[in-house]
Formats: sequence, C-alpha cells, structure tokens
Amino acid sequence: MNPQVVFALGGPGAGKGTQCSKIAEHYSYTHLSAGDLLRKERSRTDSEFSQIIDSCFKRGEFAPVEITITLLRKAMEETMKTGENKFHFLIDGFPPNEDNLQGWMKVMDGKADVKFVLFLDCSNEVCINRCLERGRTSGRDDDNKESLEKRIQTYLRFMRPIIERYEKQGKVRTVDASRSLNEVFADVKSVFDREG
Ligand SMILES: Nc1ncnc2c1ncn2[C@@H]1O[C@H](COP(=O)(O)OP(=O)(O)O)[C@@H](O)[C@H]1O
Ligand SMILES: O=c1ccn([C@@H]2O[C@H](COP(=O)(O)OP(=O)(O)O)[C@@H](O)[C@H]2O)c(=O)[nH]1
Ligand SMILES: [Mg+2]
Repeated sequence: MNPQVVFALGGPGAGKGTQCSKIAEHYSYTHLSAGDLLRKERSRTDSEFSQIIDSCFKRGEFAPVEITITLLRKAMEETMKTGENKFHFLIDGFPPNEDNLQGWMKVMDGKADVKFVLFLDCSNEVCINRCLERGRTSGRDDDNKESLEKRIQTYLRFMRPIIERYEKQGKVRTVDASRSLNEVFADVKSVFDREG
C-alpha cells in the first residue's frame, strides 16, 4: 500500500501545528511540518541547503520546492523504515502554493495517496493575534506584525487556491478553527473518526 497522506492547510496561526500534534497523539498518524523541517534544516551547520533556506525565509519567500520535497520524502522514508505509524502522514503547511503542489505531483504521484485536505479555517485577525502571542516565546523571527501582514497576504494569494482546487475534487474537510483548542479538536476528531 502507498503511504496515505493528509495535508493540513490554513493561515499562519490557524492551529495547524497544534491540531496535527493532537491528531498524532490520538491516531496512527505521523505529523510532519514542512515549515519545521525547513527551519531544522536551516539550523544544521553541515547542511548544503541552510543558506538558501535562510535567504528565502529572510525575504519572506517560499523555499525551493526541490528542497522542501526532499526533506519531506526523507522524513517519510525514515518513518516508514523505523516508525510505528508507518503509512499515515499528516503534512502540515504543505503545499503552500501551486509550484509546490506541482513538485509534489511530479515526485510523489503513484508513490503516495492524498486522502483528503484538512482545512483549518480561521479569520485573519485571530490568526495574527495568535502568532503575535506565539512570538513571545517561539523565537521565530516571522512572528511579528510586519511579517504577519505579509504572510496573511501570501496565504490568501497562494495557499487558498490550492484549497479551492482540492475543494473542486471533493477532498476538503473544513473545520472552523477560530474557536478554542478543544472545540476545534472535537470537530477535527470527528473528521478522523469518519475517514482517518
Ligand atoms: N484554538 C486555539 N485557540 C487559541 N490559541 C491557539 C489555538 N490553536 C493554537 N493556538 C495557539 O496559537 C498559536 C499558533 O498555533 P500553531 O499551531 O502554531 O498554528 P500554525 O501552525 O497554523 O501557524 C500557538 O501559540 C498556539 O498555541
Ligand atoms: O512548503 C513550505 C512550507 C512553508 N514554507 C515557509 O515556511 C514558513 C513558515 O511555515 P510554517 O508552516 O511553519 O508557518 P505557520 O503557518 O506554522 O506559522 C512560511 O512562511 C514559508 O515561507 C515554505 O517555504 N515551503
Ligand atoms: Mg505551524
């Protein structure tokens, strides 16, 4: 069987990371975050990609598709070799745009099945406030007001069309993510109970 993949999409601060780690606790899914993998790679001193990732992040641009997909593939392969939750992956924050979706299809078509897309739907205002709050402890240099205005625009312009595209295929499961963590998780759980 091919690995089964769920993409978790939504704006910065929608709760992708939070909800995905809860799903991974309750269901046999391995949680991978494209953003976390890129940040981890950027911080590795022996990485051939760290400078490229750093300069993309500093300019507020997406990392090159090839790098992101290489990191995702590597993480998936390592899990499939050694992990317990071998064939179910929850990929958070990916694909962030058309280019990344095309790259995924080129490399992963026939090698992994996208079961559905979990869309954490959250107002821009709530997203910004959550990230500003997160910025007090996250150490992330993009959790500030100026970067967030830009990230929200980037999300609306590039990730929303990906969600719409999957919507047309009947693959999107939308949850109202503006509510409390537990209220959101109750709805997320019912999605995974039904079809996870
Ligand atoms: N439902 C929620 N209500 C309030 N705060 C939340 C909720 N979900 C997540 N948070 C907090 O908001 C911030 C952003 O959540 P995170 O999961 O990192 O979002 P994303 O990965 O989508 O950017 C974090 O500080 C997190 O603790
Ligand atoms: O496939 C991806 C996913 C993320 N990013 C970059 O990583 C940043 C942080 O993404 P993450 O998902 O961690 O942000 P969050 O939504 O959690 O705030 C984004 O702004 C993008 O610039 C990227 O280049 N490619
Ligand atoms: Mg995140």
